Amino acid sequence: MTGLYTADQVRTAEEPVLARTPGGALMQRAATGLATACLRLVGRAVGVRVTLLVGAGDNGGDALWAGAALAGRGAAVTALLLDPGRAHAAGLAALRRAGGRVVTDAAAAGLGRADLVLDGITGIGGRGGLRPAAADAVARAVAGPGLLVAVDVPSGVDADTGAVEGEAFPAQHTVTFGAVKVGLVVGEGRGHAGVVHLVDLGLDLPAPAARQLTDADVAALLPDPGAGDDKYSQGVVGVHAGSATYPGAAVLCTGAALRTRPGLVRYAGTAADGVRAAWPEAIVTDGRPADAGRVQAWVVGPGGGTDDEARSVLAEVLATDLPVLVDADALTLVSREPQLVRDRTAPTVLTPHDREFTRLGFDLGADRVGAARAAAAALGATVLLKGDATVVADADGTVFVNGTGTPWLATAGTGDVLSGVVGALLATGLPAVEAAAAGAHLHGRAGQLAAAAGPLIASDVVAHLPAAVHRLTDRVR
Ligand SMILES: NC(=O)C1=CN([C@@H]2O[C@H](COP(=O)(O)OP(=O)(O)OC[C@H]3O[C@@H](n4cnc5c(N)ncnc54)[C@H](OP(=O)(O)O)[C@@H]3O)[C@@H](O)[C@H]2O)[C@@H](O)CC1
Ligand SMILES: Nc1ncnc2c1ncn2[C@@H]1O[C@H](COP(=O)(O)OP(=O)(O)O)[C@@H](O)[C@H]1O
Ligand SMILES: [K+]
Repeated sequence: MTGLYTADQVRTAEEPVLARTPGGALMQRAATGLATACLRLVGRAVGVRVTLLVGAGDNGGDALWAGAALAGRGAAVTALLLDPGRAHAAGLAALRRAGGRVVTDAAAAGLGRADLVLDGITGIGGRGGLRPAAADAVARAVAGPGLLVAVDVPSGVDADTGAVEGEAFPAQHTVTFGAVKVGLVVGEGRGHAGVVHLVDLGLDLPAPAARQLTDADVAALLPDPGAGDDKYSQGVVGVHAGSATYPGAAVLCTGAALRTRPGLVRYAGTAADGVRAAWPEAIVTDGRPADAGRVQAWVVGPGGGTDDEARSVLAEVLATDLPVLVDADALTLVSREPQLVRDRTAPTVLTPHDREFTRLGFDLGADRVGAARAAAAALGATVLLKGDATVVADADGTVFVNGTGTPWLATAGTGDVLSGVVGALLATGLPAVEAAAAGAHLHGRAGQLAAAAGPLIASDVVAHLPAAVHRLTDRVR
């Protein structure tokens, strides 16, 4: 599990270390880790052309000290000072001692032929988009050939939310200090951070603001069946989705549930013929949920319509004391009658994309974690807000940010697949927030595997779910 932290949490954790270590020691740890990461990325130091973009704060100090270390190893280092009077004095002196060049004119900073560019403009102290001089330097860096490495946080990205208001540094790698900041993995920040590398500063960190699951975490939540298991014991999921005219959502959702946890899946609804034809393993009825037989969790909504019959099915399912995943058309129904969810005591997982989220009556600004958390608290439910970094928030404030997936998942029907995956995990008895977070992780991995073979369609994601489960542990089952 990777903990995700806010800038304030990191500053607070730094205080006792700053108090008990000699001045500048923490920055030395950060800069040494940064220089080491850069050496690993470019492979050598001798002859490598490095340009440092240096702002007025300690983020610039990190860049200057790391630049000094690289210059000491034989790199040709140029520092571009964006606020010359306020550059970190000790870092600047160290760079000069190591033979680095210092310039104040972006045109003279060698960005057109740099091998490596270090963005030390702003870190956790940055506010808003980049100011004009910084934005100009970043544009020159982007136009040049250098590997773009952000120091702590890509400048222009809000470390807490991932919001980008204006220009920001589009890093290929971010070397971050002490803890991974929330804004590096969510919203526009995720796209600007590239690959995130963590330098351990030995901080005593509090409970994280949010979390990200690893493959190993998800594998631990999905134990293999044992000798004592039967088809019922791994959890039976019920699916109510699709329609006779549009059976696709039902077929995808049922298939995803089967491919995630193959014990038993029951389908109830008017797409029964289509589901029977596609998945002979499913137990199918064309009746209502109550006719389906016993289940441990329900998925309701994908392709199910919003008419009176759909409303009555949703109310029937939500009136049970079982975990229920509510998606797609059923979210529209919930937006009209939120008390259907608020009144429940059993867990409910809502899986909106952005438009469905706003239809539910919640504001969606650039702070996706904050928005999902507010919606979950207001509805007393688990909210899975889809996107390139899906956010899962629980009513108690627990948040997971998903780290898997691919933009190729932006294709029709992949949301129906996600519902089936999460529904199957809910039926195993996992807490709703864990089922949702693990389901998003698994769905993303299946998407990545499918995309490796070329542009994917939703059925490909279903087909790759077993391999995704298998790959979580890399063990042969
Ligand atoms: N504490 C420690 O010991 C350690 C700290 N560490 C490092 O310190 C970093 C935090 O340093 P920090 O607090 O000095 O703030 P920082 O991120 O450099 O930014 C502030 C400067 O940016 C400027 N600025 C703001 N917005 C801007 C914009 N949009 N566009 C352009 N400029 C903008 C702002 O200008 P001002 O508003 O003052 O005019 C101010 O000068 C942290 O991320 C980590 O790298 C590590 O070494 C570990 C040990
Ligand atoms: N740009 C993207 N990058 C990664 N994943 C994406 C992207 N766009 C969408 N997705 C994922 O694809 C799925 C789409 O779901 P949804 O919008 O409900 O589709 P549908 O309603 O067609 O089934 C979600 O899991 C979402 O997180
Ligand atoms: K930076």
